[in-house]
Amino acid sequence: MKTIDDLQVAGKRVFVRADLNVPLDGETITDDGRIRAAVPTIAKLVQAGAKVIVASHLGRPKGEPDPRFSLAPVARRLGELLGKEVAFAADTVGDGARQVVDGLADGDVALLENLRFNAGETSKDDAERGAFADRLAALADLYVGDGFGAVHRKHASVYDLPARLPHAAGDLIAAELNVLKQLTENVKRPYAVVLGGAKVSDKLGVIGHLLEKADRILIGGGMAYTFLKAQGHEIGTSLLQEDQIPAVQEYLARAKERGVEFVLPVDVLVAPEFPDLKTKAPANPRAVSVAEIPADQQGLDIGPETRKLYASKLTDAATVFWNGPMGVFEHPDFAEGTKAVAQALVESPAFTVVGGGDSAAAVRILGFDEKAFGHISTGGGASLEYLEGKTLPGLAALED
Ligand SMILES: Nc1ncnc2c1ncn2[C@@H]1O[C@H](COP(=O)(O)OP(=O)(O)O)[C@@H](O)[C@H]1O
Ligand SMILES: O=C(OP(=O)(O)O)[C@H](O)COP(=O)(O)O
Repeated sequence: MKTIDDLQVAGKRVFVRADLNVPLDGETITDDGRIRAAVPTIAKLVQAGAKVIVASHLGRPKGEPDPRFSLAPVARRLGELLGKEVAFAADTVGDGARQVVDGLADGDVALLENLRFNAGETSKDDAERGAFADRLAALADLYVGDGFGAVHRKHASVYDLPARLPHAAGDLIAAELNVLKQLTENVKRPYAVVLGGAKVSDKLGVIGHLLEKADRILIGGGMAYTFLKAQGHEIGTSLLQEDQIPAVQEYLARAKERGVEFVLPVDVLVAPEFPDLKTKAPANPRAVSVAEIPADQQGLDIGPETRKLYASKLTDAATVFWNGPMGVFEHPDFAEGTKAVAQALVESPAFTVVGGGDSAAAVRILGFDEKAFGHISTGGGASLEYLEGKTLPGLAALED
């Protein structure tokens, strides 16, 4: 894989595919970690006299413009962090983008609007994705892939565009791979993996692989309820991936056979409704045993007994990989589970890696010092699929 140093970038239009998918509360960025992580590569290109065109997705809009997912607030924050103006293009490949790119002088930076405002970005149809990649390619001379959090996506800007332009990996991707490699070679045992979050269908699949690698798997967050249901518990209105129940039962059986310790919640915090993350109005949660989840309530965090159990399972591990918050940490009533896991990692002598946009944001928002962890990765799904040994489209596309 080439790096930026292998490219002649001075005077060239360089397209940087970053992952600036940050959590927003309206137009307020609640955690700018992914923007900060993108800065070194962009600053290096500025320094080298490139015309830098940054592009990213944000959230999951439906292939058309949606102001709730605009990258405009991100352009402002990126400008502050770089200490220079970032021209914001109000579209991705249209007149707005072309005008902004044409106006760039050497060392200038532009940010395009959300790539996912175009259906071609995420299309499963190769021709549709390719046509969008052709339009992106027309904007630039060179391509730098640096959006580690999105390298597991076979999307136009991640996979098809680098095939159309001379390309290299940015510094963030290089740094992420450097650390994650340590979890694929000679991992120190006991090796514990903690999985939670809400992207359940995306992430359940990696458990099959983790059963071959990890000594202990702890499940929390929205992921836990499909397991509890598979064990015969009623889960009320909690997040459920019904079609995955047979797969989950197979994982539980295989874990037993292989002697992998599978740890599931023994109690959870429930409430009648998903909490209001804007007003943060009290949600009046109740701690119940997993055998007693009421039919009209949903599980939104692990309970106090589970917090203690999970902490005890993490403190004597030698390596821990964690992706996915234990609860809806954005609301203070459901943040304690995520806090307890973060605290256990901070206190553990283990080599600890936290991965994922929301997991990394949670650690910082809840007030933990980033330096207390071995590594905080910008990618959740991406790091999980990397650890799984899968070929990641966005990395394969950067190979020579
Ligand atoms: N029990 C739950 N029910 C619904 N959502 C949950 C639950 N637990 C955690 N979440 C949500 O999961 C989201 C993060 O999930 P995900 O995107 O998979 O993590 P990451 O970005 O770290 O990879 C958070 O916004 C959090 O509110
Ligand atoms: O937030 C992301 O992934 P993550 O939640 O697994 O860390 C990436 O920006 C990818 O976003 P996507 O899962 O909508 O493709």
